[in-house]
Amino acid sequence: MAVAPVMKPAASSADPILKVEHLSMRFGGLMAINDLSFECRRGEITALIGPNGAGKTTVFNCITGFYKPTMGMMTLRQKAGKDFLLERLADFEINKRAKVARTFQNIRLFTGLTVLENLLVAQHNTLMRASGYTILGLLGFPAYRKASKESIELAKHWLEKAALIERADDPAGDLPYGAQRRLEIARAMCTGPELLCLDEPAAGLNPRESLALNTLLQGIRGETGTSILLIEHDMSVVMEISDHVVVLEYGQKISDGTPDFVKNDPKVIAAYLGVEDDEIEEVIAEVEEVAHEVEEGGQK
Ligand SMILES: Nc1ncnc2c1ncn2[C@@H]1O[C@H](COP(=O)(O)OP(=O)(O)OP(=O)(O)O)[C@@H](O)[C@H]1O
Repeated sequence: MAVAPVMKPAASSADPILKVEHLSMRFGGLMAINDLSFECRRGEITALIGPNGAGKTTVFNCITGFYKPTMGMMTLRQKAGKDFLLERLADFEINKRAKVARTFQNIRLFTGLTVLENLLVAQHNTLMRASGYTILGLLGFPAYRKASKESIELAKHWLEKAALIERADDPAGDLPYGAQRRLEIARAMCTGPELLCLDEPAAGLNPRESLALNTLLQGIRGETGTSILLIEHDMSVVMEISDHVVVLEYGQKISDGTPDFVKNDPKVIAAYLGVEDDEIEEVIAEVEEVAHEVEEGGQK
């Protein structure tokens, strides 16, 4: 007997870490995002999906401060209860004060530095604060020595989680592609984010690398409680690791719910097949007919 998918209500989170409300972004005559509202729940993995040009990267760029939205509010509530209105902060403040970290579609590592050095550079701010911003601080302050030791421990912790500890002393540029992606995520985790935004983390990965990525992300969710928001085209990754999926088309939300819910939502199927709204019923009927024929053929 088929088991009905468990559907969670999409927008009734008791503890959202991020609330996006009525977000719009206009580029000249193009409305890239149009009155978009959704939430990311604390400690969960939320995926933002949609066909090419749907506006996913633009939403990311608004959340992380690369773009100032034309309209709308984005409220990040930290664990301790402090709220940050992201649209009012500069990108470095979103990172430093609101504790939102991000990775990019194209990898941005310091390729000439070692894997370990990349993780230590990410903790530069913490180390500088501990030094009191003086040379004497660097040389003598116990606070700096303690922070320096802690930074190395944290870097080692994330190298282990990302399955990179064996490569700690190799130049980051020498790592295979999938390992560089995990290093970027480990580097972001060294900054202690409350929300980690990942732009297509599985792009270009082979199945083995994709599995290692899933393990890392599920470990982050399970062990640190860091909330994750990701854009992803690879549906196997989205369906396997997401708790919650938001689907965009032409800058608007067309579906919002559990992976099982959105996977079976006629509007999502139609968007990915590229059909008009009034053809949805027809397409669903055709899809069901084909599925039925395949099932009957298998039983013969
Ligand atoms: N800086 C910009 N200036 C003008 N138009 C832009 C800019 N950035 C994005 N756009 C346009 O906004 C729309 C949404 O683009 P966006 O990159 O956000 O979509 P996407 O869903 O991330 O697409 P993809 O999956 O292909 O990466 C597109 O029509 C794009 O051309």
